[in-house]
Amino acid sequence: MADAEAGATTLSTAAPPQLPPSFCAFLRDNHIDASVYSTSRKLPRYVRIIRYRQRSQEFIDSLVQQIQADSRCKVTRVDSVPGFIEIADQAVRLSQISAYTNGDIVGMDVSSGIAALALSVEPGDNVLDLCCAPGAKLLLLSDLLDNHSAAQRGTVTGVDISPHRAATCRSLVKKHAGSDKGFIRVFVDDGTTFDCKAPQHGWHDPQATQAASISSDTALPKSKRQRCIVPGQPWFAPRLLSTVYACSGTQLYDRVLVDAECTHDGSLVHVQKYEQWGWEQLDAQVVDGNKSVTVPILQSRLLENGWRLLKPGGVLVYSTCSLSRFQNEFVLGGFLARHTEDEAVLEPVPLMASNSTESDGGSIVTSPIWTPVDDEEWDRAGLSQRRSVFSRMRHAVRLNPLVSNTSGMFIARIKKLQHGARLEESEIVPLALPSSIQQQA
Ligand SMILES: C[S@@+](CC[C@H](N)C(=O)[O-])C[C@H]1O[C@@H](n2cnc3c(N)ncnc32)[C@H](O)[C@@H]1O
Repeated sequence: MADAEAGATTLSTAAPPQLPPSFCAFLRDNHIDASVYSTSRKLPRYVRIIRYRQRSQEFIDSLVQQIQADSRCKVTRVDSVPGFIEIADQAVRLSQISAYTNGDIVGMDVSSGIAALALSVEPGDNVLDLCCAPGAKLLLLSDLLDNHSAAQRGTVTGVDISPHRAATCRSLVKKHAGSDKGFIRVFVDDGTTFDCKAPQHGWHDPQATQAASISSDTALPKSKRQRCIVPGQPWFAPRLLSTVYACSGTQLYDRVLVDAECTHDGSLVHVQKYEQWGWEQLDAQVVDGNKSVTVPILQSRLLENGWRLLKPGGVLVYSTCSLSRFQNEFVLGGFLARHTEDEAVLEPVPLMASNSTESDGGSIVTSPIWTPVDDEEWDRAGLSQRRSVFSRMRHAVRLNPLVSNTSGMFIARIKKLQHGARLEESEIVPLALPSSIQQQA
């Protein structure tokens, strides 16, 4: 692993005064432009139309008018990202909008929408969402399959390690997914080791049903048994049942989303909330526990396991809502260093046209990935031998709030050409970690 020094020369350290010193130090270590936090209050609020593809133009036009009337500010559709609406004033509460209370829209930043839509899910796909909770992207992915007959629909499998967050995801699915939710399942499990394959013949395949009835017959406590498969309902597999379901699928997934656990520093509105919640809680999320090191390692393992569960010819999207190069380019770089061009190739992120750096009037403006600016920086970062890996990354995009007018996000779309060799856990590491923090580790 290289010893990457932050190339502080190009970095703005003009953090808004309210940010605590520990967080500013994290920003410096992670090479994040602190001035981004001065934009947080200017960002709009975005919402997504539930089951957008099934809605008529008339319905959508009247929805926009209704949201405008309820929010009393400018409301527009996001032309380049289907199903998304921009509400100019971020302070608008969703609870004051009838379309939200009626269940026609959900709150979702357009950057998250771009990440989920980057999978290009098609009817019939078996989709895996390896860090699924609280479920905004899983719900969107489910919507993409929902207007097809059960035989053609495909399936969505969500996994999250946090039981209470997975339960929130399940509630979201129950509330908003269409009438037949039986093609969606949510596991409480560790995404770095999760091993349940997709069902062979759609959701109600005999093997899967048999596995479910086995789990009903076991001597599990009643509370656990009640959570077994109910036709037409989302599956919910607490950790105890995951091993039972493990035998229920036989094939690899067509699409895998690794919206990895991260330090959420790119979610500016979220960071801003700590002003009320207390900055010490932000430390717990971002700084404590040596997260600058542990999180990129976790992300590398999630990415690797998602890749293992993807079929050749399939597509994986790796995304984070962090702006740290250690959680983005260096995790992706470590992955590309382990997988040759014969196995893994990055593709352009859909909806982002030519990774535009200037708005053409309706599209979201993206920023290029981080790369060393000159020979000196390549050397200082210890990455001179890795130039080819960085050149393979050029289709990945950053959404930098300073120019995208969205929350911060990193998105890479990777096509799997073939399986590679099996890897030891010790090999699954990012390209580099913050050197100062490495010394403390
Ligand atoms: C960025 S959030 C995912 C957001 C989600 N994709 C959405 O759109 O609502 C990351 C999630 O990863 C989960 N997580 C953390 N470590 C994990 C692990 N080892 N396996 C699976 N999930 C994990 C966290 O509980 C958290 O819910």
